[in-house]
Amino acid sequence: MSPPTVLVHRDPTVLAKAVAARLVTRLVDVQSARGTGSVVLTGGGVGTAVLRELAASGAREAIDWRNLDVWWGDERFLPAGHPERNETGARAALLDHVDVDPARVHPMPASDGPAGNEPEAAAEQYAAELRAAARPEDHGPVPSFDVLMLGVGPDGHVASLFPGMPALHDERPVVAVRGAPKPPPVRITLTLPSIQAAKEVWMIAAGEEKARAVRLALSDAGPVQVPAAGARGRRRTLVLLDRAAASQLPPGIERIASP
Ligand SMILES: O=C(O)[C@H](O)[C@@H](O)[C@H](O)[C@H](O)COP(=O)(O)O
Repeated sequence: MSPPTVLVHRDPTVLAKAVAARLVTRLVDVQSARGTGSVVLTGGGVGTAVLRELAASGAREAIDWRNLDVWWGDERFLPAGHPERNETGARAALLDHVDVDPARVHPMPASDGPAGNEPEAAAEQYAAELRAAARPEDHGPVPSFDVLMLGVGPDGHVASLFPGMPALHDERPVVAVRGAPKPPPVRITLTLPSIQAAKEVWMIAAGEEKARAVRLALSDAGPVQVPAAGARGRRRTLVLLDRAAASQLPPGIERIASP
């Protein structure tokens, strides 16, 4: 697992623009090397702002959208099209505006989908979809995603992995979560082993209320107490922050990217 590199941008707007630009560069690099790429999206304020900035950027044309697999790190278990689903937000912010191949967009199942209103069955269905997409060189039950983005909650959660909850002890690639402290209570999430299968993990956070969680994510806290401390990529872990989210870091840990 790759130790984190911390980059600090001036404010949430510059942060979202910079992450969108970074995503273009990264996907162009992997697609030019391999012809295809994969990205895992996150819900939440900053994650969605990044998608909006990407949709607004002329550089988005550089991405070969039809040769991109789009996955989600977690989902709120609600009916299809529900405004609170992470999928709904991502489609409105970006996916409805670019030429993605619908067969390569992989939303997590909805509560009114074919798996029925059973989040455990829905999690298994998503795990099967990931398994089918994994290639021998991935050496595991999920693809080694090129980029996996994560928001960070004030309690240190990432995806729908909340502190102390059983999902953090689960070795299955995707699990159902019941009783999440952030509404809605029923969710589906990748587990830490699936997150750690990604080549690059980018944690993105903005705002003073995230400062403590970010400090703990970079400490030697255990992932059961601070799930963000377990979010690490195989080759690269980036922690992309605005100044407020970086305000409790020990001096010298971060690189100032946009003073
Ligand atoms: O369901 C969700 O909301 C997300 O998947 C969750 O993990 C989110 O990314 C963080 O809670 C940060 O959210 P904000 O950026 O909105 O604070």
